[in-house]
Amino acid sequence: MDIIFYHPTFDTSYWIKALSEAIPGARVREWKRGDNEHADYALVWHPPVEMLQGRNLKAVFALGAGVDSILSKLKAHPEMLPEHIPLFRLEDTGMGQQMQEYAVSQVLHWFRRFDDYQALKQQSRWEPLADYQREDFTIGLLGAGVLGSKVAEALAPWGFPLRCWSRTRKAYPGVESFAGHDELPDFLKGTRVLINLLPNTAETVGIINKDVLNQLADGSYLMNLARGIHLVEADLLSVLESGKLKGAMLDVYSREPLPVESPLWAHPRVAMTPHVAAVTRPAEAVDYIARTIGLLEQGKPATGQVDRQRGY
Ligand SMILES: NC(=O)C1=CN([C@@H]2O[C@H](COP(=O)(O)OP(=O)(O)OC[C@H]3O[C@@H](n4cnc5c(N)ncnc54)[C@H](O)[C@@H]3O)[C@@H](O)[C@H]2O)C=CC1
Ligand SMILES: O=C(O)C(=O)CO
Repeated sequence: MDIIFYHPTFDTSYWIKALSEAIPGARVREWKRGDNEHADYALVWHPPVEMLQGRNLKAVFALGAGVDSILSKLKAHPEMLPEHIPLFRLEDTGMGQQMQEYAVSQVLHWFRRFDDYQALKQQSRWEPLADYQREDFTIGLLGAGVLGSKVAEALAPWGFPLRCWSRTRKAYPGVESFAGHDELPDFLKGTRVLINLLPNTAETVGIINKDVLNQLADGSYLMNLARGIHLVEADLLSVLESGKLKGAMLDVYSREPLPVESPLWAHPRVAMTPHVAAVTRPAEAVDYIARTIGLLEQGKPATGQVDRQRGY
């Protein structure tokens, strides 16, 4: 079995060694321009068109959870990957735990008013504040798939009311489920912390806008862990200014790296990380890919296949 690998920044030699060890009989090679030799599987991130085009592959694996960039490339170059060749993405593979760490630590930071105490410290003010109550701290997850459900699972023991919004209804224990466009207003009403874990699709672009943010509880918070394109950054700034929104924690941006002139950098109530909420963990990813290739080789069903029409 021949496997080609392309990632613009990963340590390719690590991946080639780990994949060769994990998949018995596999010949794994780094794909380089001009390589038109036979391949059964391709493992990719931001692949050049010529890497995939015209190959009779059994499957392609995206080396991340979000497939928006490869799907938009496929839209522009449909010849790159015919519809009958399945595209898989990474499901969790260690990203769930990273999202849990990120979300739980930030929710607790806001709940214990560390943002307010930090602001008071800047003014050398000793001022105990009223506690927030759990029942007033409803957490709403936009997107309740692999990562959203892991975040809900990690927040559950902390006793906050939990709800999620997704395309189809979910039955996660202790999580109130809202589904579809019609139920979005009810989901937003009373949500104090909005955590975004939606995929980037035609339906979700710009979904976190003024209209949505203004439907949240007063003094609410936003955590954007999915994609920058979900959030209208100018709307975020105006809703922060109005006082409706108390703070935001952003991991992803409309442009990455975020340009130095962005007003987000200097905003005192916007905290930021540089798209690191959850990164691909090589060992877990290799394990998942090896297992999935094993299933495909046996003609068995495997999870993680992207629905190209749905867009995620
Ligand atoms: N910031 C970071 O470091 C990372 C960000 N991500 C982002 O997180 C996203 C989510 O990942 P997973 O949980 O693995 O995806 P998933 O496909 O398992 O879950 C997606 C969820 O969104 C819901 N959804 C999709 N379209 C919808 C719509 N139009 N209306 C309502 N709900 C809708 C689905 O029903 C599902 O619950 C990825 O697509 C990626 O963009 C992923 C990994 C790291
Ligand atoms: O896997 C993804 O989609 C990511 O955003 C990784 O950072």
